[in-house]
Amino acid sequence: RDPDPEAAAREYLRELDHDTGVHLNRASLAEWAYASNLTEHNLKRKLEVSAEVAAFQKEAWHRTVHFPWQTFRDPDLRRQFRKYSVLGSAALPPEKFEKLEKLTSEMESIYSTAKICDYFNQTKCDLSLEPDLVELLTHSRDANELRHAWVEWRRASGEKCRGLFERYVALSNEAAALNNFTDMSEMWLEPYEAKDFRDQVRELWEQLRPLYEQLHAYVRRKLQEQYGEAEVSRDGPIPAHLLGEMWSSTWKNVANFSAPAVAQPPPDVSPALKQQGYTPLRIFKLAEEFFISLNMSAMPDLFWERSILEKPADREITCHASAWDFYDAKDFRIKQCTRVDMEHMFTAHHEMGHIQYFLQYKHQPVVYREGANPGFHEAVGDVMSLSVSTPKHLRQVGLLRDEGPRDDDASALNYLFLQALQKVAFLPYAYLMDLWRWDVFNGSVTSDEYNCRWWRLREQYQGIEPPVDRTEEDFDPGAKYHIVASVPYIRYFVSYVIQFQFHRALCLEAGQFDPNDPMKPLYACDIYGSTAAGNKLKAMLQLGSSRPWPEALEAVTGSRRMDASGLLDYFKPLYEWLKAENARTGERVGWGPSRRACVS
Ligand SMILES: C=C(C[SeH])C(=O)N1CCC[C@H]1C(=O)O
Ligand SMILES: [Zn+2]
Repeated sequence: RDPDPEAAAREYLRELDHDTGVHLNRASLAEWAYASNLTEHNLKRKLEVSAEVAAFQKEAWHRTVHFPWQTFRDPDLRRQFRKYSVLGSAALPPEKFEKLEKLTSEMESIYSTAKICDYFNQTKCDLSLEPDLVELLTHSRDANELRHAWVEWRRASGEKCRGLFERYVALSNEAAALNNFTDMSEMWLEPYEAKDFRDQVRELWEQLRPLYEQLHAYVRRKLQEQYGEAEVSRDGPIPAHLLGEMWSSTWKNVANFSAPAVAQPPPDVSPALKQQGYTPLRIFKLAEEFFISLNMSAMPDLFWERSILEKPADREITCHASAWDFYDAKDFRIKQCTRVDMEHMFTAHHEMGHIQYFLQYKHQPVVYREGANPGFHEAVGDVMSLSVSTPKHLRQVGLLRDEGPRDDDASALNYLFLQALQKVAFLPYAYLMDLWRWDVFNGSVTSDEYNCRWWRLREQYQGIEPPVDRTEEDFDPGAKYHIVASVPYIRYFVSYVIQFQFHRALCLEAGQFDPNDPMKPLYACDIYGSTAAGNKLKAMLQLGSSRPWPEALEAVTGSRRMDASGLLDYFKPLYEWLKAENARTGERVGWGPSRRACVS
């Protein structure tokens, strides 16, 4: 019998995977050192290490592509070779590779260190995004102060990155071409392994749009009541600065004056967290406890030793929350400038969801240590939060007092409304973030129309408008972390759809949801303590990206397709209520053209 012709390839791959792990470990450590201390020295070090790793990857790539891997019989061997056959930006000549790294590092540094002046005290100019502007957008009800923060943040961040971003686009497309992609948008879509992926996403949005439009119409009326007709028109787009968040991507901060049942404001445990002396560490311990209750992994000791859970006072860091795999199957960390509030309690669960995924697939070859697709990685923590955020669970952990007789329907409606302000409001934003970038990469949007194209999409999909006129001097997309840090965003749209498919499947598994039992609605389900649910999710997480994502989806939900029915089932009671309420008040569902201009 001839020796297995693929044995040599298998041995080569084992060695390559080991060496790749060693290099990725070094790159992650250098990236962490810079992201957690934004100095010139640490940037230089990071660039040196990533240049070395790129040189290793390019050299290995030349050997990898010499194998006739497309003809291999072993499908798993083929899959690993196929993944290693995409070199990425390391395909650029070294000086261009370094230039690209410098561009994203510089944009990220501008964003992370940007400061603006206080509206009421123009000599106080040390307001940073985290926590100052986040808290201002959360609490202020002064339309002028909100407009000031909105405009000044964009002047201090996005506007300064426009030139850098243009060069980043050109170099990114050069890298994509060297990988035989038409442009970077195609390379970004590679992990979804579906030629019709953009169509799949568009169809999902079409199914979800009616729910979004009902929510938008209702919230617009509530904002008009709060701020008056001068600020908010009756049937036009919603002004972006009034939605309680810098990017108008999640609207939970308008809940306390717009909830359906005003008698009982929707659950906000921020005061309780502070009163009960929660620290960032204790918030993460609470998150860990939820995973352990599902028979999933506790955080390793190293996690608690090396994570950064609070914003340091003595140095500049990238505060945008992130979870890190150091590819040695031992070192996993979170970096988060944690605020002791409800939003960051859920962000802690979100980030710990990434760590849980790292832990569950750490035995896989390095090449498979990623989500089944990037949307899966963003969904894990949010699935936990769908249970943790229920009033029942918040009462169980002592964060919500049992305020005596509760009108269950009213409190249920308020809870669903609060959830919709986060999950439904977010969908068009997540979609347009990459609709805009795909068009920038494929050249259908040129730099002379970056900003006005952005606002056309914001109006078309989200029904929002800027608080002041815009021009092509501005670069508003650059006011968002993922744009300047080159982090794709369609992963979050995918996550917000599949997390409800996962939630529904796990709630059935946990016996917490029964479609035929009105006493067990999906939105009230809490899978806490269900090892059956935990084991089912774990089995999928352990796959990493070793199997095509429809198979991973099927392992938990029984379906191989993303579909909006999980989310639509969850919000059905609210959707019915919104339709009736908007009909009662005669709202125009949808919006007319913006009165704001964008001058190119
Ligand atoms: C928390 C993270 C780190 Se992966 C994040 O960027 N998220 C989580 C939800 C959407 C998106 C954002 O903040 O824009
Ligand atoms: Zn995430």
